[in-house]
Amino acid sequence: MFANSTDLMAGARKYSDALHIRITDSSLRDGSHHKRHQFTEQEVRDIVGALDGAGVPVIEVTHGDGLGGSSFNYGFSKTPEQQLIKAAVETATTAKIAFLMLPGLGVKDDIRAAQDGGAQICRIATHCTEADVSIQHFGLARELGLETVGFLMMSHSQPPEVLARQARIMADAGCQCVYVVDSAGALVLEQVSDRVAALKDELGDDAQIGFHGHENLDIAVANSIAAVRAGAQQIDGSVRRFGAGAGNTPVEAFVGVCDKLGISTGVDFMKIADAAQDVVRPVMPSECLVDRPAMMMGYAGCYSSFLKHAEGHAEKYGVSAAEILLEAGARKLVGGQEDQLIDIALELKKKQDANAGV
Ligand SMILES: CC[C@H](O)CC(=O)C(=O)O
Ligand SMILES: [Mn+2]
Repeated sequence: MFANSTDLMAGARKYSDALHIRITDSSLRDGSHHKRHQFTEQEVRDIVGALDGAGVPVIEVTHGDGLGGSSFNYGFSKTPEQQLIKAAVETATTAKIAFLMLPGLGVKDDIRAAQDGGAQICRIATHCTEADVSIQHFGLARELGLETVGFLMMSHSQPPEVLARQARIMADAGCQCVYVVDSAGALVLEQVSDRVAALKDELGDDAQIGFHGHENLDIAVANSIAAVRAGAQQIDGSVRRFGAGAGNTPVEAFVGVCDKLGISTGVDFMKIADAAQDVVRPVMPSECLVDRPAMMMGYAGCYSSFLKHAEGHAEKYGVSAAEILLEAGARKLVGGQEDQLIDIALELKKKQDANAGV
């Protein structure tokens, strides 16, 4: 059994009068989906410099699908992710650099390489019913002296008590903070706080709780506040929402809301607002929008990174991307099953042709 999360609370004590939470910016990892994994080293340096200057304490840098994600299936990175991690580490003055890995896509040597490159926080993501595949990776990360975070992806698809049992598996394996991950942007207010509260009841002081939101139903900031009020100590966001699909909780707006509610983040609102406008936006290929397909994805509870695939198949087969996503949500598809979107598109086309008498 590993030490509890007391060491992670050290940073919180200096803000003892106020509720303090730690923000992790994911724009250089979740935003990689939106950028089709085409970050350059200079873009990483620019964004890390701006976020670090604004006081963002943790910055995640990896291929959108985590270490080892650069592939034919998930999209090749323009720049090797280990090179981007090193560039981020060299640029940051106070921020810690985190990386994500999905067991099976990445392997243990990828974790070792990221640690050699100077990353300090290892985030392991599994589908929210498969926490046991993360056990050996948390063990290795702790042996290497890395701080650990666990991601229970697609948390909307399971009730609080199931998530809590999965969180226990991660915590016992050495995970110091388990995240409720709203991959599809499908959770709404109490659905977030109920899940966070269940994890808190289960884990007590054994691990912190985090929340990772997506903006599909336009309430990621409110959901993140609900998470904090239910006891989450770590919150993810992406400056300018730069993330998969509709994007993530916008860090700059979240910091502003926290300031108004007396929740301390250590991030300077004016500086992060400038970073969002002047540094991050120019790197984004387009704004992350709550458009019809993105909203459908949240409504249907469908995986965030499916959006670009669904749009591509919709265009190719002349069917509706929104309908592809609704069907994918109904089938409860998970990350890794992107190929099934093609089947759905073909079935929709068949129906469409039959209706038109083709
Ligand atoms: C494929 C990994 C995924 O993008 C992790 C994540 O950010 C999420 O599930 O929301
Ligand atoms: Mn995400």
